[in-house]
Amino acid sequence: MTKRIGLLGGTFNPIHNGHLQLANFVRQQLQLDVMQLLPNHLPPHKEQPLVTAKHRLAMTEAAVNDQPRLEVNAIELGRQQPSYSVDTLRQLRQQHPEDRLFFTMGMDSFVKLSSWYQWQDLLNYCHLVVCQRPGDQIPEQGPEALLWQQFGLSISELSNLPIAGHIVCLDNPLWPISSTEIRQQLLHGACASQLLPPTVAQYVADHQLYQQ
Ligand SMILES: Nc1ncnc2c1ncn2[C@@H]1O[C@H](COP(=O)(O)OP(=O)(O)OP(=O)(O)O)[C@@H](O)[C@H]1O
Ligand SMILES: O=C(O)c1ccc[n+]([C@@H]2O[C@H](COP(=O)([O-])O)[C@@H](O)[C@H]2O)c1
Repeated sequence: MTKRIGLLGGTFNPIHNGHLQLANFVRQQLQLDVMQLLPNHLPPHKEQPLVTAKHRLAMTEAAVNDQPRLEVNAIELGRQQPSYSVDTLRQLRQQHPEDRLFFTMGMDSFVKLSSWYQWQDLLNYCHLVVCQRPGDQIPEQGPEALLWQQFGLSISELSNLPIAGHIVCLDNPLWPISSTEIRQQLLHGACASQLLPPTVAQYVADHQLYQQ
């Protein structure tokens, strides 16, 4: 029996309620067997996080502890080069030759997709699932617009999908939460407990993360 596997890559610095809402929304809408969260080791396009990959992995594990069908996959943590998604997807495709893979991202990521390493190969390995995020919309021109025009599907067309090759854009409610805002709050002495899963808020407090 083939599976429908969701993948959510992130820096998770720290993981927040927006990530969990995104993961669960996509899991339900696409009727996934599982949604795997993939913390990266060396984010390709971000300043390197001050908080180690080990802490970011532990927070991600703490966050999904009580979440059915959400799992952590630490596949990127063993690689010493930048955590390019195409490398991860190539590896996952080898492990799951017949399963449908759904690599999930917010619109802020999709609008910059053409800056990703070997971005034109991504759809050879997976489908892309794009969720709305405050501040960004499907581009009207440029490489991402062309990609969407060529490979975009509506949710009603999802029943008989191949294992890879399409883009689905979901009409999710907006979750106005970011790790940047949470780091700012923690730096200024707040506990950000409204924005973090309780286990993550506890981990942050126990390890005194983001206080400087
Ligand atoms: N609130 C949100 N709504 C929709 N998508 C989100 C949200 N938060 C994160 N994502 C998506 O989850 C993925 C991983 O996000 P990431 O770990 O970089 O969190 P972030 O909140 O964007 O971090 P930062 O503020 O440090 O840039 C990205 O594809 C991002 O677009
Ligand atoms: O492959 C790339 O070039 C690439 C460029 C930017 C981001 N990514 C991946 O996209 C996911 C979200 O990235 P970020 O920077 O928003 O945390 C995460 O898994 C990153 O490793 C991948």
